[in-house]
Amino acid sequence: MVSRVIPVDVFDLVIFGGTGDLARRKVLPGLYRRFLAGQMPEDSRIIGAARGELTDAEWRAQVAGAIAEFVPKEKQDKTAIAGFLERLTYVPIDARGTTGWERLKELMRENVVRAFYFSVAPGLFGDIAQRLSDHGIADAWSRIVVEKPFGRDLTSARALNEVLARHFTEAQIYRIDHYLGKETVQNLMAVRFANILFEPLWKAEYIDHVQITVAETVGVDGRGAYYDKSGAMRDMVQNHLMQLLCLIAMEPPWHFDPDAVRDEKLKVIRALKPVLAQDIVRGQYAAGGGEPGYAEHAENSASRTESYVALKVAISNWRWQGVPFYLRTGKRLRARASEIAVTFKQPPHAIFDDAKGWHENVLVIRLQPDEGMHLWVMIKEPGPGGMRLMQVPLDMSFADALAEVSEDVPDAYERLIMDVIRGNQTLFMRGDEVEAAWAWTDPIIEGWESRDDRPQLYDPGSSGPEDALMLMHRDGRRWREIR
Ligand SMILES: NC(=O)C1=CN([C@@H]2O[C@H](COP(=O)(O)OP(=O)(O)OC[C@H]3O[C@@H](n4cnc5c(N)ncnc54)[C@H](OP(=O)(O)O)[C@@H]3O)[C@@H](O)[C@H]2O)C=CC1
Ligand SMILES: O=C1O[C@H](COP(=O)(O)O)[C@@H](O)[C@H](O)[C@H]1O
Repeated sequence: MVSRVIPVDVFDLVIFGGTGDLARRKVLPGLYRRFLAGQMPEDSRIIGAARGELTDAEWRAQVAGAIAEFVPKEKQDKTAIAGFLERLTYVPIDARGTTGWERLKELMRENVVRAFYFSVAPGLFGDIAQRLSDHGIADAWSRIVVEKPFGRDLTSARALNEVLARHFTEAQIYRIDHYLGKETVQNLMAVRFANILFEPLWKAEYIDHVQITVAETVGVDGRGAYYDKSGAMRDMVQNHLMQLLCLIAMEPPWHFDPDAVRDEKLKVIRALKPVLAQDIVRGQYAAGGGEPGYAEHAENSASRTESYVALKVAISNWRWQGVPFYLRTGKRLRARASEIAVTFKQPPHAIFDDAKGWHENVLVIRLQPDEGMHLWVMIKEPGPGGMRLMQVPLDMSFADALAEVSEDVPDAYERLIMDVIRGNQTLFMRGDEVEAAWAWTDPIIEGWESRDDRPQLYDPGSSGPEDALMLMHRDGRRWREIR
């Protein structure tokens, strides 16, 4: 077994919203797992900050509860948990008031990395940035981590970028998109840019179309208030699906370096054509299987917010001329399955008579749940049956490689937080990228609003609305099964 943990510098990480849902479910359990893996240097500290008047002991007890709930049992090591909890300090603080800021300042140490994680409602991002600056807490060593949603349209995203830029340089701002922290997403870049095999075929001449699917089985239970003002387009497409699209479509960056990668992603976003109304399908899950429908979850019976969206997207550049990218995402679907499927064109001339047995080559990049890559190729059906064709997958799943590594693969949040500490922005969105993504998304949403568009109802546990099937059928193509 090999340990591949890369050491990081000593750090102070302040989590604004340290008692909130995201901190409890993802950030703190993730940090514990990094501690367990030996990646948190001695003397590093985690400081929780929220309005609640808690003592250190009370916050530690809450964090212990979060670890018990959200870390797999086999990773719950009593000694390690005790050691981790000792690193935690809590400061009652009001992002909009004066409470707590002087105490936070006193706690800050010189010459260690300072990271401030804004795990609070987006309306507080500007207040926190302002107060960090006013109290002289943020110095050149400091970084801020900004959660999603980064605005709800171009205007608000611009305003937020401006507020943050008053106090921090772009090199200090880490805008999280947790999809970029997923293992397979990074593997996608390795497969594309560390092999000669794919690049010559990676263009309109050889690729028929690309499908990007992020299907969820969960509904919006408990998050209805946020989600109803957002919908799948803002919640998933503008950020996560857009990032996946960029990584598939971008030109090779000159180096695996934050700005080189982000420059190439930005070019893709700017090259996206406006989407026509007939190329978009919106859906909303109905009640079914004893579960309430979207409208009940959102506590808004008249809601027109989409919990599903499918669209056909085109990129206006040489490489992708005429290649459709079909994107879909939705809640309460048949299975939790996220994947990118790149379907190649037919060979120019068929020499085998078995036309029925023939299928296109497809590269499937599977993000979750069973991450890996499969390249579907044609072979001869084994046996004496003559020259019959069959499709088989070349399996590039990572299970074997992972078994060689002694510790678990960090989840997206763990990896991204450690990247913040290392000062590596490659997997974070730059301000201009986010704005360009909104500039493309805004007209789509404005179109729905101006037409008072109603999403089509779909059955929970299904593959989404009927019209989404038509989106591909009319082009003579089919969605891959969600499984
Ligand atoms: N939860 C999730 O799964 C995800 C969340 N996000 C984003 O993460 C952020 C946090 O979300 P989530 O954890 O769900 O939110 P919660 O409402 O669960 O938590 C909010 C946190 O902020 C604190 N807080 C609220 N007001 C103030 C204030 N004035 N000053 C200081 N602290 C304050 C709260 O504590 P107190 O009330 O005691 O002050 C609490 O700790 C949001 O931007 C959200 O969009 C992104 C992706 C997923
Ligand atoms: O950002 C979000 O992502 C989750 C899906 O993330 P995953 O890692 O579980 O695929 C989604 O449920 C949520 O609505 C959205 O805000």
